[in-house]
Amino acid sequence: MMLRTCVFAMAVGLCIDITTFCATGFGASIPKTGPISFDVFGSMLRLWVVAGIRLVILFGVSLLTLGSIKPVLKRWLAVHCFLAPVYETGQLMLHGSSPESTHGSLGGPSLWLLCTAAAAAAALFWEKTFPDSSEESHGKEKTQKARVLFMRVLYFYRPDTLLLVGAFIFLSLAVLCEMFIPFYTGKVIDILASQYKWNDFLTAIILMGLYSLGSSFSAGCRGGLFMCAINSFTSRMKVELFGALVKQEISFFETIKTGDITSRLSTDTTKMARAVALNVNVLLRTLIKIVGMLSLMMSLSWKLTLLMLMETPVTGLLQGVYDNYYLRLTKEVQDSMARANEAAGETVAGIRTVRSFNTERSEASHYDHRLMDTHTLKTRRDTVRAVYVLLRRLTALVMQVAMLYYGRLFIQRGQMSTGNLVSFILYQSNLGTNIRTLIYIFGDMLNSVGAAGKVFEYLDREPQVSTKGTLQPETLTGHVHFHNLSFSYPTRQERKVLQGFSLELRPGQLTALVGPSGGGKSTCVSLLERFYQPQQGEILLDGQPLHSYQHHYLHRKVAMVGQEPVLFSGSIKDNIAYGLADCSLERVQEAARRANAHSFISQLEKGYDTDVGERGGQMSGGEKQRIAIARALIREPQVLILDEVTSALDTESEHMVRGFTQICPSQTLLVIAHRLKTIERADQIILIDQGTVLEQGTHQQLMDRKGGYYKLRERLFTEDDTSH
Ligand SMILES: Nc1ncnc2c1ncn2[C@@H]1O[C@H](COP(=O)(O)OP(=O)(O)OP(=O)(O)O)[C@@H](O)[C@H]1O
Repeated sequence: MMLRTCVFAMAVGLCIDITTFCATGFGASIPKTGPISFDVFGSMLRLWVVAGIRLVILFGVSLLTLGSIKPVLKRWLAVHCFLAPVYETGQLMLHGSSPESTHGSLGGPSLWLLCTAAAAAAALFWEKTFPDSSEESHGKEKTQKARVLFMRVLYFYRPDTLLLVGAFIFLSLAVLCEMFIPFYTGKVIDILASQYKWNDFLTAIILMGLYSLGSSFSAGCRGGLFMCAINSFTSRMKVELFGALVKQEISFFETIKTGDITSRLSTDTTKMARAVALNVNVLLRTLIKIVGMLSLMMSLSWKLTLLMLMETPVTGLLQGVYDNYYLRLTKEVQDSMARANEAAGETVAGIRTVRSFNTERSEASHYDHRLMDTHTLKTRRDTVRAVYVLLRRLTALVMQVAMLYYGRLFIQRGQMSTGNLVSFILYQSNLGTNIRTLIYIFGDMLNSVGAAGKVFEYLDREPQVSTKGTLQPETLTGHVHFHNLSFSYPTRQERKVLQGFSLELRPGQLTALVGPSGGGKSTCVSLLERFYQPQQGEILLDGQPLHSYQHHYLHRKVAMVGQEPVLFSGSIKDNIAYGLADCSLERVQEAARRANAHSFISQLEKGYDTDVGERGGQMSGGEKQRIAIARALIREPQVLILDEVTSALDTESEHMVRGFTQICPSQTLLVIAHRLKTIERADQIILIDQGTVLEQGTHQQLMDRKGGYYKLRERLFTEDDTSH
């Protein structure tokens, strides 16, 4: 019932509209020939007024029937009502009268139908390209965010203000000079076409030369200054970002892929630098050019200028649609290339595993598949580009033909000279390019600002494990107390790794953590190193919470040798003295002696200057661990943690670990060991399983108890025996 009323009311509305349209004589009321007269203007005015009245009627009917008018309907009604007067006015302006051929044999109803169909097509096209609804508000938000980000990038450019100001001055000069070249080209043609005056010709040629020279010189200076600003901004940004990244807590690096971080550092910082310097450069240059050229073109022929401007919405729409598709496809291509590179990188990094499992062929075909994906995406992207170029060229061609047609008409009527037409056409082709650039640059700027958003996201991120403690007592005994800890890893919050965990580590004592794999031993160490923050309970160091200690102080006093010690490329000396400025060779050697590393280092050809290779690749597992122990000992820590350190050491070094109590008599020693033999003499042994302390005592006490420790030991010894 409701729908029927609506359809009926809309039909009535359209009937009223078509009647008004025909009654006012659209397409018949304007004199077809003759100069523009008062009558013509009167008729024009009537057409516009009638269009307004029709719009009000149609709006009224729509409101009454539908209750509210959707934006798409509003656009359609507006175009539907105003298309005819716009068309008539355009014709009038170009021809000075409404030529007979304008509507041909089209009568009132046919013209009305044509306008309706054209308006519907335009509204549909608009709706498809720039949809409204929820996306509209999202788009607004995005633009607003982009603006804020853009201002922040600009703010970071402060140190390069001088360079940028210089660049903008040269930019304006270059554009201004460039703009006058077509103007003087036209002038020269006019001089040549008329009665030739040598002086005029020479002046025009000299001026043209000067403008060309000025434009080239300024463009060169502008480019140089902009590049300087971009490079200095990028380096500054990279340093800041890197500083912010290394401050983040460990779980941050577990959740974010390394590729993401490196791409922020390398690609996004450069992109955001370009967002301001290059894009603003192009934007300003294009804007100045467009305004300048438009005013020069208006002075040459305002009618042709209006005609030419009709191309802009078409180009804009075309560019908008293309940018959307092209950017999306480009991103897909980049992702797919990253996947292919990742596959190649993984294979090369794990070449030993690949060789031993004989998977060279399957890895190659895996890489091939990834490359094929990239290839398909690239082909699609290039096809989109080809279609776009074709359409763009076609639009430009149509405009060029129209321009030449009307140009000839105006020259015949004496409304412009041949030189003017040449200048105009030179400007027109240039203007088209500039308008396209302007539209593209807006999109690109949003994109670059998007990259800035990602960089700022990391830059603003507050590490979840704070490093803002201030405590730095002169003396520290190293008494550690794990107090009722509960912890789960941020990446696996549902699984409790430690639960109600309490433990005391005393200075001058060796404490050993033992237990089945996955029990939570390394987790205790990670918490003591403040890699993570426990969800419940706290760790006290000399009675003070761990987080209240100053970051550098804490990591000097609590040193650790991890399960897989990481060395950095550089000499052995640099690795041992890692993080300590001005550390003498004697100190390094002393630490190496205590770590039982001196003898093997001395046997190396370059001694302490031997390069350890990337990630210590040129050292054996045991050598790496001894260097890592020396690196820890040189800091003279009060709490020393050795995580699984015995696993890669030879028997001699195992003795050294057992002798740690002599090397560090007053320090707190914490050892995680699988070879239970090495910790028999420990002052206390803690058996950990499923995140809780199961047993605690000396070796003898635990053996007498015949509990978990006893069984673990039995099992390990049986395994050892069977393996021999
Ligand atoms: N970074 C991490 N993110 C999520 N879960 C982790 C992480 N590190 C360890 N775990 C999990 O926490 C539990 C305890 O691990 P932990 O490394 O502390 O055990 P462990 O007793 O040291 O074992 P092992 O003797 O094999 O080294 C395991 O189940 C492990 O899978």
